Amino acid sequence: MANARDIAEPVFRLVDVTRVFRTGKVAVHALRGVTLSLNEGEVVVLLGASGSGKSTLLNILGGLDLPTDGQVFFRDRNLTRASDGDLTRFRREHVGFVFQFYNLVPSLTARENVALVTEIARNPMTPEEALDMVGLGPRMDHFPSELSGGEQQRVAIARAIAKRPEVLLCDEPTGALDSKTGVQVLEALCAVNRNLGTATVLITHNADIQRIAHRVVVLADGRITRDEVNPDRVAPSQVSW
Ligand SMILES: Nc1ncnc2c1ncn2[C@@H]1O[C@H](COP(=O)(O)OP(=O)(O)OP(=O)(O)O)[C@@H](O)[C@H]1O
Repeated sequence: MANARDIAEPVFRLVDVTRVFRTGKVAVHALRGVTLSLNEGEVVVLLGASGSGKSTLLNILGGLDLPTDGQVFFRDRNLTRASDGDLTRFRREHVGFVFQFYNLVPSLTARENVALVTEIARNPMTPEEALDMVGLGPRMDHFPSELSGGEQQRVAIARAIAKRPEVLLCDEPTGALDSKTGVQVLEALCAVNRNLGTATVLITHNADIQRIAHRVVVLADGRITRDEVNPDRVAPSQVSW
């Protein structure tokens, strides 16, 4: 019997995407013909050696960059043909980003950092709801300097999801964290995926983290070398590095 995820709608479709960076006479082929679909509600872990094209792929999904060739669809919208203004609207309305470094405003509390987004979004949750979802309800009046690295990253996740984006794109969200705090960040990401159904793409260098994914995609030298459903998904608490 097909399970719900087998028949889920694709959120993103990439068709034969290439990205070439040209600096003077040097051309770097960061992506070489990537074809990939990402489905609603999926947690996808993206693995690959340094320089294999992971961030380039994430930037293209998030409308921060465009392919040199190939097509990128978000639902039925062709992002490859979008104007700068369309891409800005696409990012604002549909995409949450989480990076390795949290980029919080140091003079604002956790609640105020999240409110920066909720004040301008169309149908946001409250900062309190977003911070509760990542387990930071009791710390919402603390300043970033009063929070651990993992807690600051969870504020950044609350800020990214408060506008209820359909996709959450995370570039090494646990890269600066030890295993124990990193697991708490992964738990926050999984809670968001469970509660909001947010399709989540997570870049990591820690191979063990792939065990929390619904699907694992591996890049090598700009090409996909593996794209597989994970049959034995585990909770973040089972993972360590
Ligand atoms: N703006 C740019 N200009 C020139 N080359 C670039 C640019 N961005 C990325 N590249 C090159 O494209 C290739 C892929 O880079 P990318 O950052 O996507 O890899 P990655 O898998 O995310 O690496 P890492 O794990 O080290 O972050 C690399 O060779 C990189 O040097």
